[in-house]
Amino acid sequence: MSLKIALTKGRIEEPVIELLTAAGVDCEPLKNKKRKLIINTSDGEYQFILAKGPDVTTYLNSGVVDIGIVGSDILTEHRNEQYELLDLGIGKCQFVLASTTDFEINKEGRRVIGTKYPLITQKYFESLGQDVEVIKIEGSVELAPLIGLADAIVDITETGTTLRENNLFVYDYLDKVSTRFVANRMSLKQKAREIYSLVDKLEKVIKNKELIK
Ligand SMILES: Nc1ncnc2c1ncn2[C@@H]1O[C@H](COP(=O)(O)OP(=O)(O)OP(=O)(O)O)[C@@H](O)[C@H]1O
Ligand SMILES: O=P(O)(O)OC[C@H]1O[C@H](OP(=O)(O)OP(=O)(O)O)[C@H](O)[C@@H]1O
Repeated sequence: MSLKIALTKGRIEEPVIELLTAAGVDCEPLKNKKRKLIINTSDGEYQFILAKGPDVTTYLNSGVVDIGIVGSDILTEHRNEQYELLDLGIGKCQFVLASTTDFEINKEGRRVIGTKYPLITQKYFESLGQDVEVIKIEGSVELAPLIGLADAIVDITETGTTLRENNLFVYDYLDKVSTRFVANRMSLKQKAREIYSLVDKLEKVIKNKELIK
């Protein structure tokens, strides 16, 4: 029985493939996939499904895949009832509250916050005891305070380049983010041997990487 793995498309794809290759998974078909979305390894051990992060959680929760490889940002924002087995230590970034120089974090009045992550943003401001209006934005979130749509943004940053180049400043640091290896609850019972065998191999690779650092 092959393991079905939903892998988040985009920036974490390459480092995940590197990690899986180091763990002994035959990733050649994945590297040569072109526009294919379902890729089987030649040994028949794994089937990879390439999807957007939020859809990875949908597939996991519905049980159509055994494993999801997805950012903790997505797991926090979307419903996730499955088992997080590993932190892969890649796709590292952090949530921040950012805005232009004139933003005041504790000002009176209801502020407008732009974000791709409305739930995380709402919870953050609730924890501060502040009532804000949250506007969902799909991308280039940094635009929101610059063009007058929002007073500030909650977004992820890695190098800080996007914030810097758009003259935005960090007003607070929220949760750190990294890529997680998550298993569907049923699969963990039905395919325990296959899943834990892959987890063991990945764990060794991650530990070695940390030792080399
Ligand atoms: N700047 C970043 N640095 C490191 N990891 C990031 C960064 N931005 C996002 N990530 C992580 O990578 C995952 C995938 O992000 P990616 O930008 O590839 O997809 P996306 O958010 O769907 O954007 P797009 O619509 O541009 O494809 C995110 O869920 C997050 O965990
Ligand atoms: O700190 P940095 O290294 O500059 O990275 C931060 C940027 O990366 C992400 O955007 P992404 O590239 O996914 O584009 P998008 O906002 O259009 O989705 C994030 O939303 C920031 O805009």
